Amino acid sequence: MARRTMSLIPHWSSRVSSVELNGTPFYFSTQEKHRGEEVPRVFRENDGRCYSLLVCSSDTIRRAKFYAELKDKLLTNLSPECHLSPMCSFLPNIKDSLLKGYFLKDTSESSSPTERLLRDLTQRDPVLVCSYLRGETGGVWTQHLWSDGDNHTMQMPKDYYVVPAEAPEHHPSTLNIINSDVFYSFEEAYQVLEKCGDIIPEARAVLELLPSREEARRKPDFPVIVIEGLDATGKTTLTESLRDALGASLLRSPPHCLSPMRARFDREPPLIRRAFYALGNYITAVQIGQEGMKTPVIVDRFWHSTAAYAIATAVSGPVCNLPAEGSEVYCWPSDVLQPSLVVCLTLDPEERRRRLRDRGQGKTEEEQELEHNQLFRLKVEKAYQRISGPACVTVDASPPADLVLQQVLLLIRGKCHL
Ligand SMILES: Nc1ncnc2c1ncn2[C@@H]1O[C@H](COP(=O)(O)OP(=O)(O)O)[C@@H](O)[C@H]1O
Ligand SMILES: Nc1ccn([C@@H]2O[C@H](COP(=O)(O)OP(=O)(O)O)[C@@H](O)[C@H]2O)c(=O)n1
Repeated sequence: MARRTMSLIPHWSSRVSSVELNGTPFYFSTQEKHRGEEVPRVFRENDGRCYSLLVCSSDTIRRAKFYAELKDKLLTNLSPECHLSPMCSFLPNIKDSLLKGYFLKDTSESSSPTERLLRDLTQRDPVLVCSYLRGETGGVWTQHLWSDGDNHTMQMPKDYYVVPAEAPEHHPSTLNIINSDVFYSFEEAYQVLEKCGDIIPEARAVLELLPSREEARRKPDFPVIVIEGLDATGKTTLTESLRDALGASLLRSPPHCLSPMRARFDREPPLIRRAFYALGNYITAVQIGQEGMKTPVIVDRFWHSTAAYAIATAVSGPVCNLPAEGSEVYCWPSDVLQPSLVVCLTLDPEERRRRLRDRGQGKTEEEQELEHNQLFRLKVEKAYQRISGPACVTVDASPPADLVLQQVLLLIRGKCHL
């Protein structure tokens, strides 16, 4: 921990922090001299003590696992007078510089229990703690970075004042998407599961099922048509009808052989969970390569789903926080087979809710969240539309099933000459 802390310090004063209060981010940074700037919003009207906790470790698995546990750990052990807000720290426009954590306001009588807990964390866990102190006059706040030793504050080379900062051009949650949420090569996703082998036995089982890279890239003779869309938009209904109408093979991602491991990975933090789904696409790609030598292939979800859900989860806040159209995060990986056509089914939210209700099946937690969280749904749909190479063709799935089928058959005939 100490080495990681020290390696951050050279850039420490260039970092910007963001604290989310009721879903709105407030930014502050630090500087050596105070030039009469106003007090950053998160410190205003504040009688309590403030702390920040940032999870940082060069071990990405440890970092992801610890961050996933941190909130529960804090809520269980802190007094009810402590208020937690999500926060992050980043170097503006510097990829992979995002550190995630929590901002803590403590209005309890004594600082001792909170500080004891934070001190324990700095000694045992990959976490960087700062406390914030209000100056005598009340108008100026300073930041104190804790070391991982006993009760040592002030490891900073100098005193730093906290001052308000501008909102960055790109939302900070977009900085770490590549290879933390979305994987663009077999190797990157493979390495994540390989590192998890000791703590997640299912990861080893997945690795044993994986093909070689070359196998996953084999281009089939027949067309490959992927059907995408949110849950209950009619993918299963349509893909089964297409299979029958075209005499095609029907495949899905994640493939059936990964079904026994899926629930376990759905409980893991994004890094591990997304690597699992990414690798599922490579297994499906091999199956496509084999089946596509004999018949056309229909695929129920593929890389669009893996990337769109991952991006929508990683990016907090409104749709405008998503990386802009044309961003490299939407680029199809060069080592995943490119389908001949990708169709994305869309449905108005009310009709989709009705279909979900009628179906009455168990849903993944994420799909339940989609139902409740309109913003998340919009972000998934927008991300679907921005993915390029191949892009998806949007089809309105609200007409009766046979009409949707006819429309998609027309698209297939036009694009794939079937
Ligand atoms: N075009 C359609 N019109 C009306 N209901 C539909 C249509 N397509 C599918 N459904 C119904 O909506 C529900 C969800 O469809 P399903 O194919 O399982 O979606 P998905 O595979 O995308 O989750 C099912 O009960 C299905 O019978
Ligand atoms: N190729 C895929 C398929 C699913 N997924 C994930 O799996 C979830 C949806 O899968 P699902 O099996 O519930 O979808 P349906 O088959 O019910 O439409 C999404 O929330 C994605 O996070 C993925 O990442 N990549």
